[in-house]
Parts: sequence; structure tokens; C-alpha cells
Amino acid sequence: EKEHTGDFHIEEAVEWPGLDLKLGQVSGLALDAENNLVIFHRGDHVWDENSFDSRFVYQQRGLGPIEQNTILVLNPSNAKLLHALGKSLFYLPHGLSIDKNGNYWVTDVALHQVFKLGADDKEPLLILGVALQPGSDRNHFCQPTDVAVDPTTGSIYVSDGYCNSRIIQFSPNGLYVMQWGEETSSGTARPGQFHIPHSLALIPDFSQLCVADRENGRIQCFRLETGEFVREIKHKSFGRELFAVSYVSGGLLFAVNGKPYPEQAEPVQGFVMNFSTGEIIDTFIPLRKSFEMPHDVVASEDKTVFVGDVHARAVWKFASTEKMEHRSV
Ligand SMILES: O=C(N[C@@H](O)C(=O)O)c1ccccc1
Repeated sequence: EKEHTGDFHIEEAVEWPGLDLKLGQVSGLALDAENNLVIFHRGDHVWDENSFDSRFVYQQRGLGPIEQNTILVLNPSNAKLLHALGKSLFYLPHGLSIDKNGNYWVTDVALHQVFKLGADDKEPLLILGVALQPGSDRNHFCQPTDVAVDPTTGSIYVSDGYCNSRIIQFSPNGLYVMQWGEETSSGTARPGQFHIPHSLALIPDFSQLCVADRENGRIQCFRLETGEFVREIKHKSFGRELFAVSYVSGGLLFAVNGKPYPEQAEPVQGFVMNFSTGEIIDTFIPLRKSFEMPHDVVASEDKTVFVGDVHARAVWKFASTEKMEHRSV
């Protein structure tokens, strides 16, 4: 009788054929209501040092929008393409989330906008921000990174962004409600200060919004209703940068960090944490190929995890070995 000590390990599902998909830079991942994997990628566009001027204005408008479908819906077991949408709309895709009604919510850092798309690939249902115009008032974003919708209230939360340091809440129909956050002052980063709020995880069970505070290498969590700081989750093993955070109901928090400077010790890896205690219960890296710039992570209730990498242009699948062990009786 093999004892199951209940220790939790995830490892790459090496039978997942999604590692050789011809993708552009993979910026966002989400799971839809059927647990299909949804990928937001940049097709033939890339974000590099020539993409923006010093005032964060996108420089490659002449390229036109990405002609490929930027939103791909895949079977989570065999990576077969089920649907594709989002062509001729975006310039530099970034964040992706799916609301409880199956709408896709995305951000575009070149357009400085947030889009709500119905699953039918018709006209966008809602657009926030002013195309190609960076800014920091109620109607402008600056390279917005992610969006999350509260399944209970329909409130919309936007992490804004590379060139702002705030979280903005909008009403379900897109009216500005409130914002919180400020730039990290020199020296130690205080609660509520950000240096690239890069990814959002909405935690309905605890009525909290957690933010990957990328360049501060930490996760900060806030009250959904008030934006009040609740706590920080930070570990030495995160290293310098924490890129993405994702929550799966049942209490597990997933994250991916950034590549360290050569001389630094902390490797680029995925983390599984107990949301309540903040403690790390497992870490993971691929068996095939290696993480280069893991940019988003998403997990389903059966502890299947997907990681998308914006430089490797790859999506890995991980599964909990608990499930993979064969029970001997
Ligand atoms: O962080 C960067 N990019 C990634 O996050 C991404 O979303 O591609 C970046 C920074 C400087 C220049 C060019 C790209």
C-alpha cells in the first residue's frame, strides 16, 4: 500500500504537445469555463527597445495591427486549436483574463487600452483608455499590464502599468470608481507602492486582489472593496523580479519570477504557495527546454498549471504528481 504523505509536487507534463506551437511572444494565459487553455500572443510583433519613445508613445504604428489571431483557445490535453480570434485589433498584447460570462478581457501596452471581447469575435463590447495615448488620469493608462473582473460584483480592476504605479477600479459598465497605489520611493518599497504592477490575481474567497509587484519582487494583496493594503508575500527565492501571480479556488497561489542577474543565486522558476499562510509549498521548472522570461501562469482546480514565456514563445503544462502516481493496493 503506497502511503500518500499528501506532499505536493508538480512537474512538467512532458506528453503535452503544446511546446512546439508556432507562437509569437506569449504574454497572457487564461483558462475558460471548460478549462480550455487560452493564449494571448503577439504574432509577428515583438516588444523590444525600439517599440516606444521616451514618453512611452508606441513607435511602430506603421506596422499596422497584428494580422494573425492573437487569442487562441486550445484543448488542454492535446493542445489542438479549438477557436482563434483577435486578428487586426492589437499591436502589443499583454494581459488576458476571462470573466464568469466567458468574455475575454485583454490589455495592449502599445494602444494603452483595455478591451472586453465577447467570445463571438465581433466588435469589442467595451474599450477603456485612449488609443495610442499614454496618460495617468481617469481616461488614460500607460502600458496597462492586466485586468481582472470580480465575479460577484462585476467590478473591473486594471493594473496600470509599466509607466504608472496604480490599480484602478471601474464599475461593471466601465465608469471610473477609484484607484490606489503610488510609485516606489527610493529606498525600501512601502505597502501600496509599486514598481510595475504586472499581473493580477482576484481572490473571491477572501475578497482580495493580489498584484505581482514585478520590480519589487513581491506580491501585494489588497481589499477589493477599498483598496486597503492587507499584506505582502515575499520570499528570498523570488529574487529580483516577480512577474505573475494566479489563484485557484481551494487556496493555492501560483507565481513565476524573473531571470536573475548572472551572479545572483535565485533561479527563474514557478512557485506554489498556500494563500492563507503565504508559505511556498513547491517550486517547479520545465524538464524540456528552459524558462527564459516566464510572463504568465494559470492553474485549474485539479492543479494543472500552464506557464507562458514571452521570450521562449512557449507554453509549458505542469501537473501534480499526486495525480500521476499509480496507487498500488
Ligand atoms: O519587460 C519588457 N517586456 C516584457 O515584459 C513583455 O511584456 O514583453 C521589456 C522591457 C524593456 C524593453 C522591452 C521589453
